[in-house]
Amino acid sequence: MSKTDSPARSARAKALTERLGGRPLILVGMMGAGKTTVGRRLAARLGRRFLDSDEEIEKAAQMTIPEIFAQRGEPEFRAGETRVISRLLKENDIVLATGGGAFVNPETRALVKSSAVSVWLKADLDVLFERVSRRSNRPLLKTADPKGTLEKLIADRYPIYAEADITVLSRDVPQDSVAADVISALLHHLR
Ligand SMILES: Nc1ncnc2c1ncn2[C@@H]1O[C@H](COP(=O)(O)OP(=O)(O)OP(=O)(O)O)[C@@H](O)[C@H]1O
Ligand SMILES: O=C(O)C1=C[C@@H](O)[C@@H](O)[C@H](O)C1
Ligand SMILES: [Mg+2]
Repeated sequence: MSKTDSPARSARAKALTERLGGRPLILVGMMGAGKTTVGRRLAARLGRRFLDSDEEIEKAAQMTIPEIFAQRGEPEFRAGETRVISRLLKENDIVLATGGGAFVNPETRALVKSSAVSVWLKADLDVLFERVSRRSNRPLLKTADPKGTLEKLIADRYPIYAEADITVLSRDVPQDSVAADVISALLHHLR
């Protein structure tokens, strides 16, 4: 039996499911932190449905995020993001990965705080930069100095992400191991 499906592990998932009582689990943090990839693994471990606000926005708008930014502008993207997240937060038993700017919006943050349990996936600049450099689908980083832009976003946003219920480090270890860290931290938080 693999480490992932050990009985002890599933007992932990079951205990967490009971303590959450259906409340949505929300992952917040910077682009590249692993919200989407770790979120999927977390949902699989907990037997929950996985949703991603970026994907839901793209579905609703029938456009990619870079297209929304280019054709409609960031304010309209943010308004759509708040609408989509408030709709998704009505669902029970979900793991929701949010876009990097979602929790920074005061309206979205208030909604998350009132109806979900939030997890900040925290990573440092070098880890984030290496990860986001693999793809060019982040409109906010299309600047002359993307690393400097990322650094500034980190400085502005980290105090806000710190308002999440718990913080888990997203290191360069297997994503499943980060998902296990999230479960441990949540069990401790909801003990
Ligand atoms: N623990 C990890 N170790 C190595 N690579 C990772 C890890 N977690 C995520 N990654 C990689 O980092 C990249 C970004 O991850 P992901 O798309 O999940 O981030 P995100 O937080 O959802 O970002 P965004 O806010 O832009 O949607 C992906 O290529 C993913 O495979
Ligand atoms: O950090 C951000 O503001 C963003 C992160 C992505 O997930 C997308 O939501 C979009 O590219 C904006
Ligand atoms: Mg994502």
